[in-house]
Amino acid sequence: MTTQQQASETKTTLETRAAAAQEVGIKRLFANDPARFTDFSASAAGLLLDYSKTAIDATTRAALFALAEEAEVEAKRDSMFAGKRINITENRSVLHVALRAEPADGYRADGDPVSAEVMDVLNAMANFSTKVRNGEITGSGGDLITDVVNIGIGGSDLGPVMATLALAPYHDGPRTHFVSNVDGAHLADTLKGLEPKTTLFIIASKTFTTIETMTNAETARQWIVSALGEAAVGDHFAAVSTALDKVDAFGIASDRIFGFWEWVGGRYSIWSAIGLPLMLAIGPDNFRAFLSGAREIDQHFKSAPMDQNLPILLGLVGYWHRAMMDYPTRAIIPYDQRLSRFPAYLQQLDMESNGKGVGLDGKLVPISGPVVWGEPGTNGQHAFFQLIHQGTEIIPIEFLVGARAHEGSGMAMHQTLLLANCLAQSEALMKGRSLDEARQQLLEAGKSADDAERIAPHRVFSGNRPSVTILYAKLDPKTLGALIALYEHRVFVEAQLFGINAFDQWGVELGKELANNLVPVVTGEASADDRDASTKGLVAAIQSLRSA
Ligand SMILES: O=P(O)(O)OC[C@H]1O[C@H](O)[C@H](O)[C@@H](O)[C@@H]1O
Repeated sequence: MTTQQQASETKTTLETRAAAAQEVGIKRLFANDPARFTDFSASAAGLLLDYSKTAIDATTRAALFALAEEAEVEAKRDSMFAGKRINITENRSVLHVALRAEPADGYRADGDPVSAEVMDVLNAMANFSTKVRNGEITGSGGDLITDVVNIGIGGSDLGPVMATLALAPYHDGPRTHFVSNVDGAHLADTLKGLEPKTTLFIIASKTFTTIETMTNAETARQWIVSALGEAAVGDHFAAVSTALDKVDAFGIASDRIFGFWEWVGGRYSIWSAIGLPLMLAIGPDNFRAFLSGAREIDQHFKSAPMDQNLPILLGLVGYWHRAMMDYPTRAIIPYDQRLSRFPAYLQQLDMESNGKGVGLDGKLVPISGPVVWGEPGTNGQHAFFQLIHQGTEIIPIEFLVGARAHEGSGMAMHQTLLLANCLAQSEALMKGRSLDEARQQLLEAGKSADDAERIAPHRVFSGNRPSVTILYAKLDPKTLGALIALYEHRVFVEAQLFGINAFDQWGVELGKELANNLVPVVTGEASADDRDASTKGLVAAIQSLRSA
């Protein structure tokens, strides 16, 4: 059979299975296979992935593996790990895995070993963090640094925000704050209650040109200068960037500049010096544990056979739901409050990687990544789970939950209720409630036959709604590292199946270009006459409101 014939057969099989899945549903799969949980789950690096509550059966899974073979997922994975320039539109390697590697892993960017420089930066971060945390490095007046303010946006913000919150139980350093929006409210509200003499700013920007970050950095600089004088700037700033020349121009001392490399994408950079605020909060040892969890997933992704390979399995599940079942979104629902910013983090990781319309061949692609959204459980149950259970749109859910809490036995009931609710939601989505069951329940509650008949249809749950559950022991640094790396590689797998480049982000450019042109229009220095009628009308309305 030729490659084309094989691909065509795989496509036909998957389409047939998708049609059957609409009919057969998920419930029936459990009835037919009592061992379904064992057959459709896999574990690695302390993570258990249960994908049995999806409509994927053995035939479908075999076809998905065939699809992965045809898309050369494993070969392309090996190219990424080998430092090949797979980011073809920016002609760059993609080597965020090198940031959490051990020297023996021997990663090379375009043939050049990278381990030494990675270790140098990691050690410089550890040295700096230790001295800030123990008071050897102080503010300009000798005061202990009690508050760190990270100024960055996108990949220079979302990862540190998410990870710092996720690892709150491990904080034993300065308090951390994050400013990202150019809206003055963000910096103003953050600085309220902070003391210039005990505050350290980290200016985090891969390019050191992002207007939000540079505007916030300049205002922060003025805040320090007006309180402590120009000479104090050096003691109250550090910087993280690849653009070391631009940082130098800002006036930050070289021993407070932590670099990273072009082969690290912004949304893949939490492992780099972008993670400095996290290291300041939890210390170098916990940060290294965080890195080790990610490395464990890297080693697993590189070597595990497809049917045990968590990133490949999760990628295939995602592709099945998006491309074959035609579900436009997926919801990330952590039953872990400290992962409350994980959905937002994954929005950038997933949607900025796979939200593309053009493939590697420069031609339009029929489909690409889903809309990613989510909020923690149990809160979601009191907000949008109505639609998830009874709406006309099917939304695959990805539950994340830890078996153990950080809180002691005095709060054991909290974790019990959290776990019970997480399990109940995925069971309810799968099993649903039939019309007969709804009617019977109403009769048993004392409703009249007429009322039961009238109300029952409103209380039916279709069931057969897919979810996966990722279970871990406890949300510690190693587990968080593994979880993030799992999702990074899942995005990679889906990108190969969509046939797109996951590592550029040209789609963020047009808005920025237009914004720069509109600045003088908003200030009134330039006319809006050549803009479209809507923009013109809005500018006029803004100006009249601003002058009221
Ligand atoms: O870190 P910076 O260079 O300031 O970039 C911050 C963000 O800017 C853009 O929005 C890019 O699309 C993001 O990928 C990046 O994380």
